[in-house]
Amino acid sequence: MSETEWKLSSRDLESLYLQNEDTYPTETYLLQRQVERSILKIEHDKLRGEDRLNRDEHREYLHQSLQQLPTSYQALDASQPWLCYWIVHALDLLGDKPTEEEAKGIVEHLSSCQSPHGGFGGGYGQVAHLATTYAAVCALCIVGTPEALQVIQLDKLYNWILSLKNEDGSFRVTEQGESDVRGLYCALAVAYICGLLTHELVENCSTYISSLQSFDGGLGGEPFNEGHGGYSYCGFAALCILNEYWQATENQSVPHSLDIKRLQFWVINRQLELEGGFQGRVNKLVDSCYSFWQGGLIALIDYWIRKHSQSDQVSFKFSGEDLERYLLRYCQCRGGGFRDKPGKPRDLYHTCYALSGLSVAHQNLKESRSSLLPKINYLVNIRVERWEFAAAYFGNKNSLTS
Ligand SMILES: CC(C)=CCC/C(C)=C/CC/C(C)=C/COP(=O)(O)OP(=O)(O)O
Ligand SMILES: [Zn+2]
Repeated sequence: MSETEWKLSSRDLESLYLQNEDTYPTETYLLQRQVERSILKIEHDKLRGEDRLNRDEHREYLHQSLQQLPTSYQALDASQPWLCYWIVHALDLLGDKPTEEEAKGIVEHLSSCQSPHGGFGGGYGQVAHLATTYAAVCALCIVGTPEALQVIQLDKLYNWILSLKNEDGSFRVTEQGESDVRGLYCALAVAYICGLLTHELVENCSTYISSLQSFDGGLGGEPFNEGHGGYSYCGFAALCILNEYWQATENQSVPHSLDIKRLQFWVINRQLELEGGFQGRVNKLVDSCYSFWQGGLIALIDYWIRKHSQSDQVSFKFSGEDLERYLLRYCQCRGGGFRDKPGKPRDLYHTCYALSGLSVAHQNLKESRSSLLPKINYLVNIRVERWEFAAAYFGNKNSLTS
């Protein structure tokens, strides 16, 4: 029996319901039991290989995906720049890159996603969106050639981003779209990479970010929402970008009212002991993508605290070993790619963020690892070298790389 067939039967589910008659078991509770059984099964049947990164298999999976995507990706048609970014960033972390022909195809395709009014959309003339713009700009920086970087029309990009800004410091993701911290983060991350940060663009942003802190200590997507890893990463990374801008222009830290110690307490408690990976929010399931959203957030908080206390001590407050185990033992798929959790199929999003999380874990591990991955600029999730090249190309002086 394969590990994915180790599902709870309807009889198992029924008995779980009966055992929990007084406290009706939620779907999340049942799914968690399912994951625990999968993990026991992997351990019991020694279904796992060594906890080693199977670089070649991942590379093959990624190159294959560049050539021909499985039909299951049709639903992501509006996210083509994301697909490009997930693939090229994952390859970059593995020390590989697209072939010349693949790179040419990516640059041409992303160029066709650029709106004549600035920003990038999903492809085929779809309206520009801040998230696909972030993905396209990052992917072009990772390809890293001057031909790739010159695709970005900076003046139009700046005016378009500014046109999406709301008075309270948040950003709409499209002209008619919703406003949440993803919009704000993508706007600032793109402006940070391209050297387009201005006073007008950053005004009120830190007040909006501060308004996102939930009673649990994490940041929600909008004011009064529960804390969530994806949004907490976006909010704090954006605050760090603002801080870079303030340091460079005002020679002081960005004013804000976030309780960073409470955010740190919240995020370090999102790593669960049994699996070793991170959950996105309280009482939800561990998922490999939070290895980056939560792991990267911990790294950024650590740098913030170090910087503000003038200490050189790096001490990411999570277990890099446990995280590495979750990713390599339970989420790494045979034939390449990573999955969200045992029992799920591999996909490109989780492959990108599992590898990004593994890079964060490796920065936290003292002893050397055979699978050591290169370091990321945690503010934008591209390799430090790619950031430096782009920053130099765009003449951006506000650089933070470590
Ligand atoms: C740069 C950028 C655009 C970043 C996006 C950040 C990000 C991952 C946000 C999370 C979105 C969200 C509501 C997930 C909850 O899904 P769920 O309820 O299925 O998952 P959960 O149970 O793990 O909370
Ligand atoms: Zn996920």
